[in-house]
Amino acid sequence: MIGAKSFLGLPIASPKGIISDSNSLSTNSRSVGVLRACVSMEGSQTMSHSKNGSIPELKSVNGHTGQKQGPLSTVGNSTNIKWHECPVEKVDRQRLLDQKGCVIWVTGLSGSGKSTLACALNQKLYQKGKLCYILDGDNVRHGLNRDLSFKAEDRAENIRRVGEVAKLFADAGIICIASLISPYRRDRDACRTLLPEGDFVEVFMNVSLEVCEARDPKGLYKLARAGKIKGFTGIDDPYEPPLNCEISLGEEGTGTSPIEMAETVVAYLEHKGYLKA
Ligand SMILES: Nc1ncnc2c1ncn2[C@@H]1O[C@H](COP(=O)(O)OS(=O)(=O)O)[C@@H](OP(=O)(O)O)[C@H]1O
Ligand SMILES: Nc1ncnc2c1ncn2[C@@H]1O[C@H](COP(=O)(O)OP(=O)(O)O)[C@@H](O)[C@H]1O
Repeated sequence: MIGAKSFLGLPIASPKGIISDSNSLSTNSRSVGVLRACVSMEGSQTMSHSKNGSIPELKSVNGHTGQKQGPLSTVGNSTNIKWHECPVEKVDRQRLLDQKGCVIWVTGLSGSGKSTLACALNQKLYQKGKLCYILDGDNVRHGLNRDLSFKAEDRAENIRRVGEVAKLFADAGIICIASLISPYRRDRDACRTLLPEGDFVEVFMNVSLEVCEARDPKGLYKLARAGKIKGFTGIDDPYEPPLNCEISLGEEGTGTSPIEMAETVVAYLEHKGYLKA
């Protein structure tokens, strides 16, 4: 059980102030009661930040009548749907986190160092008190995308889904690091268009096939060369390098250690203002 007072050393805010009961985060009936109380406030009021950004004020929720008005839409196969707005917006979440949500899209061959960079970057940003989440191709294929193979249309669907999830993370105010081979320019560009200008930062792991193949940490290149894996990126499947990415790592004259690479990305984010609200 995690007590409210001990949870990351922070008190937990309730609609009426601070919950100081040490049982309030447990799933016992009392805490469920607290949660129900929050939900049953009829949603007539919500928080808005005061001018100095520190003390939440209450503002009315417009049109909270249970009826969704306005035109209905059709999106793909979803007919008669209507976007529901919430008064707590991205800008409010960003202020809470003191950062700006964005997507760092890391692309490159297998073995080029995508996952290593993603972790090093996550660590660097964590040390600065910034919240990140990594969507790694290998990992996402263990769950959400387990139904997808490596043929071109499945890779495209893999990238599309991860792009949509990354967009949600960015909307949550989080710095989302997506590390996938993402071999097709068109698929990466489609993810870029999901986000506001500047919020999609494409990072190319510019590491040659020779270097990646020499590293071969999982033995996959060896299997591909032996014909035991078909359609392996760089061997008998294409990789299209970016034409206009924000950051290219691994080239001569730039830092080549994972930490130096992560520092390059952090410097970019700092320069572009993503590390403050
Ligand atoms: N045919 C083929 N081609 C490329 N990679 C393969 C293949 N089969 C399995 N793997 C393993 O899958 C990891 C890449 O998954 P991704 O989701 O990033 O690929 S993609 O973006 O859909 O192309 C990749 O991980 P990384 O080495 O981290 O890139 C491999 O471990
Ligand atoms: N900047 C780097 N310099 C040298 N070796 C690296 C670097 N980044 C990663 N590696 C090594 O290369 C291998 C592949 O790295 P990984 O991050 O798994 O690549 P990917 O996710 O692109 O497949 C690992 O053995 C890792 O330790």
